[in-house]
Amino acid sequence: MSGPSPDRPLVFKFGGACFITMGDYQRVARYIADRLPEAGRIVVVVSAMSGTTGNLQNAQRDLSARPSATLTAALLITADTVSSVLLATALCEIGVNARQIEARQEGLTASGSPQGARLTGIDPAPLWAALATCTVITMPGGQAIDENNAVVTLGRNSSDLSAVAAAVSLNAEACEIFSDVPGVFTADPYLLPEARMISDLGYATVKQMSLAGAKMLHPRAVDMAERHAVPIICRTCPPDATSRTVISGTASPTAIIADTRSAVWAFPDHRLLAKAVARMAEAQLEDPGMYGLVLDFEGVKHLVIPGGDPHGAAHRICAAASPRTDLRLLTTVRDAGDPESLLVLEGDLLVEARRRHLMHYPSFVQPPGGKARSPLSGLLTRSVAPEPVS
Ligand SMILES: Nc1ncnc2c1ncn2[C@@H]1O[C@H](COP(=O)(O)OP(=O)(O)O)[C@@H](O)[C@H]1O
Ligand SMILES: N[C@@H](CC(=O)OP(=O)(O)O)C(=O)O
Repeated sequence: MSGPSPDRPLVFKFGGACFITMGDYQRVARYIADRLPEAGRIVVVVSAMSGTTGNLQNAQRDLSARPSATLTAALLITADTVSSVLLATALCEIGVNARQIEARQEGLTASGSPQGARLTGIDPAPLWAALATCTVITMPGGQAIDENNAVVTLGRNSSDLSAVAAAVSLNAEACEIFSDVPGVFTADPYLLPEARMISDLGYATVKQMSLAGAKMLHPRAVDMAERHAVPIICRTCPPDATSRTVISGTASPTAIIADTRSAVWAFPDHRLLAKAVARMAEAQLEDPGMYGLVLDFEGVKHLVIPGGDPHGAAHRICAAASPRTDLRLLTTVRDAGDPESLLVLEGDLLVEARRRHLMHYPSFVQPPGGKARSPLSGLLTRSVAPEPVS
């Protein structure tokens, strides 16, 4: 291990999957404290507890089918902010000189839709100023300031983007992203337990995986990391953060992405499809997270939104088409060439994904356990009994 280098702080991001119970904030805090001697300074991007952002969004939709983007952003940012305050609290409690900062102190600027704004600038000065006063900064992920000085979100799951932006801003050696998987696998290990962990992976491949609906990394975060040659290190939530995938360079193993969340509409009328595609392109100017592709299924063209349509924008654009909730996107990201994407019936998705995975990776690997959601994810929307902390 090299000696402390205060000029190159470590940059960590803890995803929502790392925060299931209050004890997890203590575990993460202890891990951060243990790593502090490596650099003397750590910037930690923090996501909302698993499930919280979705719960807030559902609660708001109980009041309004189409809340404004401004109100949605104002609500959703609270979840990551709460989480970053809780982590700073846990750090201070064990004697770390930690400080929580808000979006206005992160140095990130953005424009476009307040619920999915485009990152336009990174100013390192505020982060360095904050680091001059403490050894660990916790900051809510997925937030920036727009031209009206309002706090906006960079879209769902965009904490990864904040983390890479912080790493770029501080000239960090790498951006370490912690979640509920030990690294990136050849398929989502919760869906295909036989998936294999990949130790080295190129930026282009992981970006194709994200664009095909694999949730583990935000595609714009991968883009930015590639442009600035910042390696992303994916590892599992503490305390077992030993194994990892390093994303850098160009290694491109085959991966299978079974997108259980994809949203699909059938467009038998080609003119309606052309209009919808044009409106998608316009919407993308405002919200870069709006991404869709056109695929055939049984001779009919379909518009597909990988990863689903959390804010309902594609539902509005496709209002004149027939939703196909029984179809899902299945993608093979390969060594060379474009990914191969097709639509399959939902009931066949896992069987077909497994068949394709087996063609590339014949042997069986031990499955991980089930995925967890925080019982505290309702903290902001309903009262919960305090949980004893171990
Ligand atoms: N190929 C893959 N390798 C690893 N994880 C994957 C893959 N595809 C999808 N995932 C999913 O990504 C999830 C982690 O991303 P995410 O849910 O955004 O976590 P976090 O909330 O910690 O950011 C895992 O729980 C897993 O289900
Ligand atoms: N509030 C964001 C936070 C985020 O990016 O979450 P995660 O890192 O857990 O995907 C969201 O869920 O949209």
